[in-house]
Amino acid sequence: MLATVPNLQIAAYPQSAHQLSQRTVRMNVLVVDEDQAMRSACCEIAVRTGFAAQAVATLEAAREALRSHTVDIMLLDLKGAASAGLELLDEAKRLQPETAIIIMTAFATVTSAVEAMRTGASDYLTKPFALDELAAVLERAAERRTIDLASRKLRERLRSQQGLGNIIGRSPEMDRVYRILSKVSQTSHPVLILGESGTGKELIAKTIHASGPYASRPFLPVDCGSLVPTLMESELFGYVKGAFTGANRAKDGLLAAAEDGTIFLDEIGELPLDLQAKLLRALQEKEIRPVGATHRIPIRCRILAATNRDLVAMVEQGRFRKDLYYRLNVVNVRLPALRDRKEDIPLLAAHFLKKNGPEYKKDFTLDDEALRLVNLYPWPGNIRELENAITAGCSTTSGARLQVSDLPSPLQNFWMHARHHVIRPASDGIASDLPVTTLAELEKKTILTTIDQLRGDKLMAAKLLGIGKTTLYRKLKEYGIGEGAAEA
Ligand SMILES: Nc1ncnc2c1ncn2[C@@H]1O[C@H](COP(=O)(O)OP(=O)(O)OP(=O)(O)O)[C@@H](O)[C@H]1O
Repeated sequence: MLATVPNLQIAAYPQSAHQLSQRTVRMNVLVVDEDQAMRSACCEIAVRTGFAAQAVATLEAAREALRSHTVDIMLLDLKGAASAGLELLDEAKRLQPETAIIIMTAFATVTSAVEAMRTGASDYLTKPFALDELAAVLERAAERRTIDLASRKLRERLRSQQGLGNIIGRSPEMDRVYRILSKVSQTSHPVLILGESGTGKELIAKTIHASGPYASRPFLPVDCGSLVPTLMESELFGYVKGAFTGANRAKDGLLAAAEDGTIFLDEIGELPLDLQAKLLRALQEKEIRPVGATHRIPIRCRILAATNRDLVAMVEQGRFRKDLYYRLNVVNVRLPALRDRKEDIPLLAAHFLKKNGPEYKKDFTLDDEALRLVNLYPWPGNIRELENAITAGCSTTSGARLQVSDLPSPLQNFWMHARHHVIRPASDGIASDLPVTTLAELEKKTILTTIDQLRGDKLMAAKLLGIGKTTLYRKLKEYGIGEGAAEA
């Protein structure tokens, strides 16, 4: 029979060495209960489960404790004055918003517990409870808190440095990606990363792996589109000696080699249907059968997959297995196209300019026109295209200030087109740094070119342009061109 609190048979409760070793930093538990026996029982269980514990008898003392040191988990008895207890809960949320609060309550006050959960308690225990129930609730709270702390740290790093590692971007679209990343990094669920080519799917996969608890284990990318199906099968599942001609010795597949690491299945939409079935079985059963083998071997790895294809459409067309889609799509991250987060372009351009600096021993920049061009270009190849364009520019330019003429020809062609075809009135509120030809500029150019072509004959020019002589002179004056200077 399980011992219950306050029946103090706690010596029977086994210490969880595994749980202790998982938590590197000792968390502080604060027990708030009027009942002396209950306080010491809870403290002892907490200590045996690997926490540091402190107990107080009054709400005031609890307040003091919350003000003076970090409380990771608070076990709060709601028995006496439930409303005062709820006030403390409120205050704890203000003083230490991250504290996990577990409510202890007798049956009679279950409604208060429900109320407490509504105001932010994370769990509750109904008295009398079993000792291992208390330990399990504490463990759960500790796990949640560890995840919350890690997610917050990651989010802060992402925010403060314009990215994590090499992920650059501070647009709202990337903020959304970061929020998902900070959550999924701490779990081992499969994640499906969606986005156009060059949007950074592999970079995101590496980041999920590197921010997770198994960062020191291998990250193994597999390009599902680049190998013929038979090679892909032996790459993923391995083979035994003699499985096929040339198999002179057995080889482990990547799924077995990952050992707690991450397999990144890039271009998963390209995986043939028979391999999809085999992969699904491997994920469901957590074991694989190498090619030519009769035995199965267990696998322990996290699966991340990416595609630029529309998997839902592929499922509808029968080209992608629905069950595998659901297995991989436990969480998905959709990466925005670069044209949909234009505010990140200057940051990314600066990042790539800096990245190229050491090789050429130069402090690269873009001149104004080149900067306008990179801001306006639609980047169909996304970040990879931007990176390549800047890298190419750095290798071409003679100085350190890249000009439009240093950039690849699609960009130059786009620029020529933009300059000559985009025309806007000057006063439409569009930022003046857009490479548009304003109507005023176009008009000036037309007037001056016409006068020039007529060798300075303004009367003829006015006739040809369909404007009066006075208007022509007024315009010339506006351009700062006086009598006789129209030839300029
Ligand atoms: N947010 C970012 N910040 C900085 N560099 C990035 C970012 N996203 C992508 N890159 C860089 O752009 C290049 C392309 O990224 P990546 O290979 O991850 O894209 P992808 O979506 O996997 O492409 P594909 O679908 O073609 O495989 C890489 O060099 C990567 O480092």
